[in-house]
Amino acid sequence: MMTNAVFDRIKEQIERDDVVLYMKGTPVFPMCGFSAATVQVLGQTGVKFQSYNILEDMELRNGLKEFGNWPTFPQLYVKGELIGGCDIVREMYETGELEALFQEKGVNTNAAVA
Ligand SMILES: N[C@@H](CCC(=O)N[C@@H](CS)C(=O)NCC(=O)O)C(=O)O
Repeated sequence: MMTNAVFDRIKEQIERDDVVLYMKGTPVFPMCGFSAATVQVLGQTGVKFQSYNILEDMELRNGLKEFGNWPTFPQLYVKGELIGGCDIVREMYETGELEALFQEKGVNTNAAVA
């Protein structure tokens, strides 16, 4: 059973940083191709993002699936809102929607990876 504690933790995390990536591994050492591809796309946009390695935190891993009703990783949150996983992020980047979203939400795209 999922406790409210993990939901509270997720809410704090997605409110603390404008762009949050829940992934397998870290941006420097991704542990899955989908996470690696998403890090690469975010890097291309120049956006500053916070990441959390869900492989090190089973409670967070399970909590996120329920919180966002999204069963896989990576999961990208922008300003507290779930955008999607690797396929969606990649597609949005290709169509220009991702950068448009960052602009619309006032997210800084001139910074190095956090
Ligand atoms: N189509 C997905 C691919 C991601 C995916 O299939 N992730 C799997 C394997 S890495 C996953 O997170 N499974 C659930 C888990 O490992 O907890 C996307 O666009 O993000």
